[in-house]
Amino acid sequence: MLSISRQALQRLPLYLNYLKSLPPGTVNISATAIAQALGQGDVQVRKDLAAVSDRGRPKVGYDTHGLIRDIEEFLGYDNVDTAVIVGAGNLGRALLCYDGFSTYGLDIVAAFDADYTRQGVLENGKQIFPVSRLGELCERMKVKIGIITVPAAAAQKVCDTMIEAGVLAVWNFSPVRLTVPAGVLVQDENMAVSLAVLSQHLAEKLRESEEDAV
Ligand SMILES: NC(=O)c1ccc[n+]([C@@H]2O[C@H](COP(=O)([O-])OP(=O)(O)OC[C@H]3O[C@@H](n4cnc5c(N)ncnc54)[C@H](O)[C@@H]3O)[C@@H](O)[C@H]2O)c1
Repeated sequence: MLSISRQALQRLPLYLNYLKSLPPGTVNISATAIAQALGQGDVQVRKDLAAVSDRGRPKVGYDTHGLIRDIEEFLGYDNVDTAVIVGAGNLGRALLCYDGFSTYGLDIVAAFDADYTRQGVLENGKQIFPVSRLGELCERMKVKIGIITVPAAAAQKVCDTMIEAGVLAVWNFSPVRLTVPAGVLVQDENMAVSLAVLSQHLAEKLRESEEDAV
């Protein structure tokens, strides 16, 4: 297997979604067909798939189910990673209540919050603990992924506590650039970035239609 770039890694879930949406009788699929369906470059898709699967056969393509398995294995969807959330407010609770993460091999085992009125057990059985127990429970449950959904001012301290307790990857929803030691990965999630692209597109289209009207 070849090494894979971050961009290629981000494209793999798109391929996987497409492959899973194919009719059940689709025994084989070519990289070209995937590229066309997703509006991607043929060469790029071919290279991405070759990095994660050696099932490609000339003129036949890939065995569809085998390719799905190889991509899932590469992405780690076949073994479950446990995670915790800190900040059980609007966003934290929404993530905690979302069942779909299990498809991606992510199990959010618990949440933590500083506000005692937010603590307790949700309808789906997930528990929200006092944040004072964050370090102890992360260590005990050997949690390696931490999800941060606290206000900006609290994010760095929460991150430090997670890392002290053994967390190696942080999914950060707060609008803060976190400082972490080498070996810890921070993945920032920012809806503002996507919104900026949407509103830029909208502004352009409106400008064009105004110019056409003149
Ligand atoms: N990434 C995105 O696109 C995106 C979208 C929406 C919100 N956000 C961010 O997510 C965060 C949460 O937003 P929200 O709307 O859910 O806010 P919220 O106020 O509803 O929830 C925040 C929760 O964090 C808790 N909290 C505060 N300090 C804490 C601490 N030190 N330890 C533990 N818990 C603590 C609060 O008690 C509260 O329950 C904010 O930083 C917000 O900017 C990001």
